[in-house]
Amino acid sequence: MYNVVFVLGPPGSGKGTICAQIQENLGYVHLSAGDLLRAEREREGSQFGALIEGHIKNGSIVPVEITCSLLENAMIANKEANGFLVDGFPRNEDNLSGWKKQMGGKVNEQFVLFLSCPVDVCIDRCLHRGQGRTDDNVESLKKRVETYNQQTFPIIEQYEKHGMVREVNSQRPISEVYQDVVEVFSAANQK
Ligand SMILES: Nc1ncnc2c1ncn2[C@@H]1O[C@H](COP(=O)(O)OP(=O)(O)OP(=O)(O)O)[C@@H](O)[C@H]1O
Ligand SMILES: Nc1ccn([C@H]2C[C@H](O)[C@@H](COP(=O)(O)O)O2)c(=O)n1
Ligand SMILES: [Mg+2]
Repeated sequence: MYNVVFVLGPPGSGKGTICAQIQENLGYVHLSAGDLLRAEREREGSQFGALIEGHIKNGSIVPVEITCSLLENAMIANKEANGFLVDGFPRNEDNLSGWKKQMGGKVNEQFVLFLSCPVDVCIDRCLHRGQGRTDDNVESLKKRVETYNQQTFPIIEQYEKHGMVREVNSQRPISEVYQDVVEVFSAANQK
C-alpha cells in the first residue's frame, strides 16, 4: 500500500518548491505529474510526445491513462519509500476517476496539501521562473489558470467535503510556508 499525499494549488503556488523540501527532510518521494509528463514528452520513441506538448502549451489536461501510468511506474520504481508526494494530480474529474480505477486498493490517501495563493502572484512567479518552460507565457498561463479554476479547484472541494484538505497560504516567504507544512505532516503522521 503506497502512502500518498496529493499536492495541489494554482500554477506557480509553490508545489514543486515545497515538495523538494519535504522530500529532503521528511522521507517522502516527490512525484511531479508535470515533470513526469515533460520527461515522457522528451523520451526517445514516445508515442505521446506531441499530444503531451499540445496539452501543456494549451494548459489543458492530458488523458489520465498516460499520467496515471507514469505515476504508478514511478511508485513501483521507488517502492521502498515511506510515502509519495503526488504533485499536480488529480487535476480534474478524469484524473480522479482514472486514479480510482487504476490505483484503488493500492494507495492510502493521507491528505491533500492545498497551497493557496492569489493568481496574480502565481502568474508573476511563473513569468519570472526562468526554467524555460513552454507554458510559462501569458497565453498559456491564462489557460492554465482557467483550467485550475474550472477543473482542479472542484477536485479540492470534493476532498474538502471529506475533511481531507490541509490548506497552507503560500503567499509568504518559503521558510514560513515550509514551517506550516512540517506541522501538517507531523499532525498527519501522529495519528
Ligand atoms: N513562497 C514563495 N515565495 C516566493 N517565490 C516562491 C515561493 N514558492 C515558490 N516560489 C517561486 O515561484 C516559482 C514557482 O514555484 P513552483 O515551480 O514550486 O510552483 P508550482 O506550483 O510547482 O508551479 P507549476 O504548477 O507551474 O509547476 C519558482 O520560481 C519558485 O522559486
Ligand atoms: N495531472 C496533470 C498534471 C499536469 N499536466 C500537464 C498540464 C499542466 O499544465 C502541465 C504542467 O504541470 P505542472 O508542472 O505545472 O504541475 O502538465 C496534466 O496534463 N495532468
Ligand atoms: Mg510544479
